[in-house]
Amino acid sequence: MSTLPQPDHESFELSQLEEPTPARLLLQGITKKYPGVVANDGIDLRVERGQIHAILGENGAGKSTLMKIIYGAVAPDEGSIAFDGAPIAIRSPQQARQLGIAMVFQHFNLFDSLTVAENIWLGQDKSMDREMLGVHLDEAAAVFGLNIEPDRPMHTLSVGERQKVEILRSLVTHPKLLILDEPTSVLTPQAVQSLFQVLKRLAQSGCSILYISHKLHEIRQLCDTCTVISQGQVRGVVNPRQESDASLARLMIGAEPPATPQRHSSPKEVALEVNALHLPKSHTYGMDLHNINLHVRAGEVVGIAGISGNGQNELLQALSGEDTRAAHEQVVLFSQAAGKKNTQQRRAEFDLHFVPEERLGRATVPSMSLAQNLLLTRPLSRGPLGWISPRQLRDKALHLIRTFNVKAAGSHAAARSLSGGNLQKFIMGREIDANPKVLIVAQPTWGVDVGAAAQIRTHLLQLAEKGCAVLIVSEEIEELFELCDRLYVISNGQLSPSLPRAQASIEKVGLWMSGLWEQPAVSQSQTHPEVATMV
Ligand SMILES: Nc1ncnc2c1ncn2[C@@H]1O[C@H](COP(=O)(O)OP(=O)(O)OP(=O)(O)O)[C@@H](O)[C@H]1O
Repeated sequence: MSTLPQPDHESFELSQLEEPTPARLLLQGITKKYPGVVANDGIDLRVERGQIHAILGENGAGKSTLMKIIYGAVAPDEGSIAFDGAPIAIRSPQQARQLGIAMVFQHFNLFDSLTVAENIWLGQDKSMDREMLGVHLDEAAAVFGLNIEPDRPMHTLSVGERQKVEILRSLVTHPKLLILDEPTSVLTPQAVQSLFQVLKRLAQSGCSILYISHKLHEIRQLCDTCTVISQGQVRGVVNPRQESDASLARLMIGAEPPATPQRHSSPKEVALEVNALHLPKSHTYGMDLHNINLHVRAGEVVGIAGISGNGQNELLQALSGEDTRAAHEQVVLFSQAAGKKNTQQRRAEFDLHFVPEERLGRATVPSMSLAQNLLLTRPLSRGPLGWISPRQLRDKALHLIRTFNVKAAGSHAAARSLSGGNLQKFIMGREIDANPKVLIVAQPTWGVDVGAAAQIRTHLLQLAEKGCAVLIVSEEIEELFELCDRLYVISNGQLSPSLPRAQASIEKVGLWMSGLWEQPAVSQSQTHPEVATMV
């Protein structure tokens, strides 16, 4: 017997009869409870044909859960769904796809060992053969302006490129309802604009779009209706173009996000230095690094801007110690050669902490609890026989949950049970709380709501005030501008000269992202050009 609630045919039929054109999607009273949390609490939602409808809400508000219910990946405890006027219980993603519903998930669902084309084919109705898929793929790639080789193995792709594969996978199905759960979190501004053009064209052809994002300017640019959710309940349905950031934030988090504090930078000794680093790519689709020179001083926040896939992964691996192929003196930490030291040694000897861009699988073990996930990077003290105290782990996890406002059932909650933004807050909290001397972060505010993003930025600036050297790799230029004292730009495996924030503009950084920077004049301040400004 089905455990799903049965749709209430009578009330749906009555309400639909009154409508000349039924809604594409109508949800009534959707409720989903997990142990200790009501993720959706009686949600009503109406999406018209050809409408681009935003879903906005704080981290853990219940947005992804609701989308998974529509896609048949999660069964609701209560409530009913009507699609194109017909009441229906969507019991599986396969059934959803047959109805014409496609979904781009926040956490990628891709197989690392398969190619791009194989991954896309796996998600399709098997009546579409590989050849047809190739044609659709080329079509969609051309429309979207994606140039990802279909034969590339997934593990060679950056997160930005993976995001594009997820989007492409949905577009090839020509859906009637397309659900996008934070699709632009790791796309460049240019890729976002191409995506928006595609989405607007799709909507004009009658496809309805449900669009989840924390980026208010994107919602305003793309959507004319926005349902705001908080703590599993609908707080309002508004036209986002008629709302200010402050009024949307008030609906969503009950307050306006704090402004990022002003900081007076007082950089000290060089903490991290990379000298003439050349590294050949480690796999066919990687990027060779050419003559990379960079440095970050204690107390400084330095950013690396660039379109993903231009060598960021390779550079981050060489800096964090995941890749130890560099010569010893090519990576220097506090004046000591460290290129051959691995991640653990760099953490233990130099207090270097690293937040990679993949939250699940690399920054955390999805099946392990939050408390256990602390052990990945935090050397919590052990007893005389080497035992780790579960109480100490639990207390530390609870401390992070409280300090960083992580919405989780407790320290025992598995990492994969957290909403995307809450997991990001936990990971950032784990590394910031370690009080590192060097912190290297990829995409620090990926998927977090406006309030949490402001909180994370404030913590990063406070760390720098305490003397930490902070290096941020991000595709979000605005974020880099807000946080950083200096910027580098990475393009095609090469790093630009250092650019003080005061001399940076969006246009200049955009130009540099294509590799078009002027070569600096050779001078005594060649490796540390800002020294001249400091003295
Ligand atoms: N499989 C699960 N097991 C236990 N709890 C879960 C599970 N999935 C979601 N939750 C909980 O349900 C709540 C809503 O999560 P959901 O992922 O829907 O939030 P969200 O609004 O999408 O957040 P974010 O903006 O961070 O992605 C959270 O408290 C989350 O921890």
